[in-house]
Amino acid sequence: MLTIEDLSAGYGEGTVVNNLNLIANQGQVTCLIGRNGAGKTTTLRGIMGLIKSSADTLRLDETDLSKMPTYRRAQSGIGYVPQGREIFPNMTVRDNLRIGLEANENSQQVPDYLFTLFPILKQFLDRKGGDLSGGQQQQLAIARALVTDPKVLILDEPTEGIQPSVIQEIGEVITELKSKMAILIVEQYLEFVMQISDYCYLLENGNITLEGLRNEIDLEQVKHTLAL
Ligand SMILES: Nc1ncnc2c1ncn2[C@@H]1O[C@H](COP(=O)(O)OP(=O)(O)OP(=O)(O)O)[C@@H](O)[C@H]1O
Repeated sequence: MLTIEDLSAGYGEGTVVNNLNLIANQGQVTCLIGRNGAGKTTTLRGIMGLIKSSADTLRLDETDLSKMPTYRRAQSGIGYVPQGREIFPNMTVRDNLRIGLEANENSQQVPDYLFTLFPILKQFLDRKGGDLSGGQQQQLAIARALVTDPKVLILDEPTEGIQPSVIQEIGEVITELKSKMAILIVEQYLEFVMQISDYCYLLENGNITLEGLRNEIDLEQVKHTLAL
């Protein structure tokens, strides 16, 4: 379980995200929804320690992450798939996956189950990352984050720029993974959120303004905020 209390994060002198409280439970998909510029990516960068941030509590199960540098947060069990995927275009699929192993010294080998989840990666192991389609790159980025067997998987807009059939596949993978870990997803594609999430938080101008179970949240308010 990822527990966040009073997280603030920003750039330079200013804060973008203010006193954010969020829990991502094992066995659930938790979604942070918000329109462009709401502060979703900033929240995730704060959780990862990639930008200036502070929190009263930032805990993964019993481990306090709040004072750790980014690499230690990853080693402690966070798998992070950044916006834009950030795979290495000139490296093969195999080597991209091996890079993921370096986030955790206890992991020596890419687990086989990843190739059952993403058969296309097995087929393209020797292909360069940059030669994959956007959807295949997203699958590679997710697989790379999973090689270390994280306790929480964090995904930043996994549907961005991806065709509907692959979005569907990614949704199925996420649903399959949630029994093993907590999953936190940042999204603004509401249909996808409503398909896969268990619990939702709505972010507006760096503040959580609404939260609730997927089936109980006020969808009209969410749509209004997303300007849908
Ligand atoms: N590197 C940066 N330096 C300064 N300000 C930034 C930086 N990155 C983002 N911001 C600002 O922080 C605010 C929130 O941006 P953020 O990327 O977190 O939003 P978002 O909800 O993820 O939006 P999007 O869906 O467009 O990715 C915006 O006003 C943005 O201009």
